[in-house]
Amino acid sequence: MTNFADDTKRQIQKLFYIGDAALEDQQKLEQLANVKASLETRYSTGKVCREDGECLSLEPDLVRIMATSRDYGELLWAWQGWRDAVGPSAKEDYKLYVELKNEAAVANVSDQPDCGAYWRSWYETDDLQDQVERLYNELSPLYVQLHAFVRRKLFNEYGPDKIDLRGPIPAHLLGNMWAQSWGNLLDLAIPYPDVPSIDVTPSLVSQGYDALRMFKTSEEFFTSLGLIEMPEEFWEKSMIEKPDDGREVVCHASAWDFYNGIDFRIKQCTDITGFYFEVIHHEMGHIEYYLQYKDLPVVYRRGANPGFHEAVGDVLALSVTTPKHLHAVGLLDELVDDSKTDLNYLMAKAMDKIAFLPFGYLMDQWRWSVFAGDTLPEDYNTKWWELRTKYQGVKPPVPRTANDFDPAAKYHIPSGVPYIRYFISSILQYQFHEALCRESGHEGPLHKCDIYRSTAAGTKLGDMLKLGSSKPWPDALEAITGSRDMSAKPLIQFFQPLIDWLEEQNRMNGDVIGWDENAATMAPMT
Ligand SMILES: CC(=O)N[C@@H](CC(=O)O)C(=O)NC[C@H](CC1(C(=O)N[C@@H](Cc2ccc(O)cc2)C(=O)O)CCCC1)C(=O)O
Ligand SMILES: [Zn+2]
Repeated sequence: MTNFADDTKRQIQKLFYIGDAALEDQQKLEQLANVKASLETRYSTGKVCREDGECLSLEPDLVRIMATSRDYGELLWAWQGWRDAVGPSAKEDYKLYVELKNEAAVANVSDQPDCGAYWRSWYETDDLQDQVERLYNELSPLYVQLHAFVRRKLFNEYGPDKIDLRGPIPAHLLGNMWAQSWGNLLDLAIPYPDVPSIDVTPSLVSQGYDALRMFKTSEEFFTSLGLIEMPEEFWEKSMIEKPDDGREVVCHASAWDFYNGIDFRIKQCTDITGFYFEVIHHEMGHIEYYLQYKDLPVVYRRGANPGFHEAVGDVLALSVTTPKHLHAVGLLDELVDDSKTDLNYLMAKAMDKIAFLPFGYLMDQWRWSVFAGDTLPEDYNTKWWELRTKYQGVKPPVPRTANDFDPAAKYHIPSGVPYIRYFISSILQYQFHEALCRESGHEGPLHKCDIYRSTAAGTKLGDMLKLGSSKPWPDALEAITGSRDMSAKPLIQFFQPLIDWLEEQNRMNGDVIGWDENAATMAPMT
């Protein structure tokens, strides 16, 4: 237990971080508030209109097209339309936002040189960029195997004049507006299509699940571990479905801590799909963290670091989405326990979790370089596509002009929500999963573990959550895993059977692994 003086010093240091409020100049504070509001409003009201005058929103309309269409032209229309609608007009706002956020960072007592440095300071280490780069380098061999395999499948689907088997993939073909998760292409990539699929959506619909029952099912997993149940106010005050009274709401899911020990809420527009079943676990993970640390001094009511907060719900979802668990709760009618089912399951997880890694990594690489002044406004878009091609192996399907501002097409950029936390969560959630599976007495491969009803695992997780940010995050990590360092090993171990299979498939197809980076710049960047 840290001594009283250290703890007081830690509390006071955290008290002094006052963020944007450090901007003494009242006029600048108002300017920042206005430019943030303008950026968020543009994104949340953005629409793309057809010739016949019908206008589509991002959610659910454009997201649904990106998820379900296999028409190259239609996907391009949605992809380009969204960027035209929310990109160019955001650029001036974003320039001002960067200047003011940097001034606020410098004004803070810790006089960080820029906003990116202030955001990194939450991880209490001076080598965060080195740590995440090391982790990315360990994981990119997995990503390039999946990328080559999916590129081959898209080649089969769209043909040689659309897909270059040695180059980056056109960014609008991955089943997602940002190519950040490829789960909607699972039917193209599934190793054994004849084996029953593990997509829970049909079962949720056929069994008449509504949003509330999905939430209650998720809560039951948390309480089966001995974790804290959702309070009465949570059920009264949360918004779990898009209102049908025409009220305009921000549908991007979110969890809220009102810092009063009794009011905790989720706001989301739930669809009855497997994707939203996982989102519910993700958001409820935030609420569980709030509940576990609600009696700490308010300055400690945060994640050990922001990546911890993002990992809680996802760790539980790793158990929930196993074929074994889905069968146990009646969401998978037959459980065929063989290597084909295993590979199908691992491919489904990889199309979400491995596909995400480069995107989770590059978002703040771009933003940190912008805040640091290494990327000037005239280079915003060029730098964005350099990173997108270098890390994700995707390219713009149509030439980008200096007028474009594609980063503004991703929620977290106009709303100023940091993103490296999701890359860090992608690593931590497998370290936690491995440790909790061991605690639950699981034996056998990591990807077959389900910690359901293990109060031993739940106690270990809960005890870590209770720490909030009262201790440096290596202490919290050690409390669960016994190690003080982030490690990519558990993630690699989880997916090993699939990596071996992908390497074999890519070899048999004679495919090039990786992409010729300058292939992307051949699209004139006028
Ligand atoms: C008051 C406040 O801001 N509260 C915070 C929580 C807190 O800080 O206490 C909060 O609610 N943030 C919203 C954000 C929403 C989501 C998101 O933005 N996800 C990322 C990355 C990702 C992608 C796939 C995935 O499986 C997991 C993550 C994306 O969609 O790109 C949307 C769907 C899932 C999570 C969230 O919950 O993290
Ligand atoms: Zn989250």
